[in-house]
Amino acid sequence: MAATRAHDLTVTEVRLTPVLVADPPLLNTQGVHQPYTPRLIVEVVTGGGVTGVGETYGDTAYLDLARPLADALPGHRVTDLNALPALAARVCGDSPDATGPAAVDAAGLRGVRTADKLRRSVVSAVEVACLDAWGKTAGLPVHALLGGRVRDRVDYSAYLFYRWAAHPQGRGERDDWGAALDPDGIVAQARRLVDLYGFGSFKLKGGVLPPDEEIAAVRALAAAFPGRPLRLDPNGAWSVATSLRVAAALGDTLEYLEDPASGTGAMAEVAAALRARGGTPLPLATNMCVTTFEEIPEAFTRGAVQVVLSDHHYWGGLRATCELAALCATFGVGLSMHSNTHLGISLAAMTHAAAVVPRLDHACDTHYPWQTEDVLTERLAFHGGAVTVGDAPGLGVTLDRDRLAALHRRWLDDDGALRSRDDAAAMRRADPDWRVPAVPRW
Ligand SMILES: O=C([O-])C(=O)C[C@H](O)[C@@H](O)C(=O)[O-]
Ligand SMILES: [Mg+2]
Repeated sequence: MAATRAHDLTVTEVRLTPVLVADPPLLNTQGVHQPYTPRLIVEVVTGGGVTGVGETYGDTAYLDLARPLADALPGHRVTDLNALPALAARVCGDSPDATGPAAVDAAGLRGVRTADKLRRSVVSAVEVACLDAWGKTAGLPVHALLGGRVRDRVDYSAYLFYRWAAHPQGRGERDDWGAALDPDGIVAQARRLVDLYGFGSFKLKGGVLPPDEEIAAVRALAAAFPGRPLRLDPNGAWSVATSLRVAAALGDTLEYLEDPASGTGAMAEVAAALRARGGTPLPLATNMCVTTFEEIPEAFTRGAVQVVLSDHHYWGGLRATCELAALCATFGVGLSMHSNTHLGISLAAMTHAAAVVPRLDHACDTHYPWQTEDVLTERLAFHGGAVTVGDAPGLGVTLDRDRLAALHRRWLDDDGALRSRDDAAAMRRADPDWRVPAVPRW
């Protein structure tokens, strides 16, 4: 009887804990990161007394969708994963923030913002928490529940940002990274990330400075780290003509160019012009114009992208990421992984997903080195730029309740200004006239 109860996989309780996490003043084309960014921690408790954890975007719109799903989940089993999307569609309703299929996320550079996509981001955290609880109950790692790992370590790349030394008006936490606003600053940042974590490849977040300055930074990286894979991502800030000019300048230096122009149409134009140049065209990657299954047919049939940067939050979870991987393989499109500001629960989830997809063509992105705070008892470690795929039950992470409570307290104490990420508002602290630049910016 006791053994049966211990294996009871019925959900008895779901806890949602929004937190605010310290974030450095990292620059992107829309502005600068806020001093604290919202994340949502989801805990699913089973009848067997096991708790599984998940993490997703924590902006108010996501939280509003997560609450009804959390209320509806008790009574379901953590193994009922195929039923989650339909349950979410039934109970969550549409977020007031998702204003239709054409609405674009103004804050997080996350591509189109539809009600379905926001729901998927919430479902992803619930799915991960269910898998964690199921794995802990069964004594199996999450990757085993997904069919088993095909690699023992997952490579991540160093995510380089133009940045200020401190947030405007002395807000937030201070770190000792200093400013990085030119090629020397970017190379110094890269060296420190390599020394600390052993990364073997680099991604520079672009769209911040005029393209020639970003070309110079990539060339400086190529000179400082010969032969290492490099990428540049201006988040759609360039025109087709500018994208082609940068591609000509850096064609033999980059492993791929990420979202040079905004939208599938412009990306398809860039890709077609690159093909017309002959030789091996520079691949285009995206985490902006292909972020939902609905966007795949047009982008793939037009050859607009050659690499999709999956993000299990957008796509609806770890199993949906495997479905995306199968579609990419079918169309000969490469796969890697996008990251936004996240904590260790998401890094663990990303690592389990990356461990099971048959083909993973490039080192994955991660913001994790920029996050000095976490809700885990032990941070995940990079060795040689990779996270080891562990065999501990579930995700293999342990929640630190004191840390969780402290970061939740910060969220409670906030007046609402930081509860939805707004990089343009953060930029206005330094430049009161700042508006999100119209696209194309250059
Ligand atoms: O690859 C990307 O496009 C991103 O990671 C989007 C993020 O929002 C990044 O630009 C950031 O956090 O500034
Ligand atoms: Mg990107």
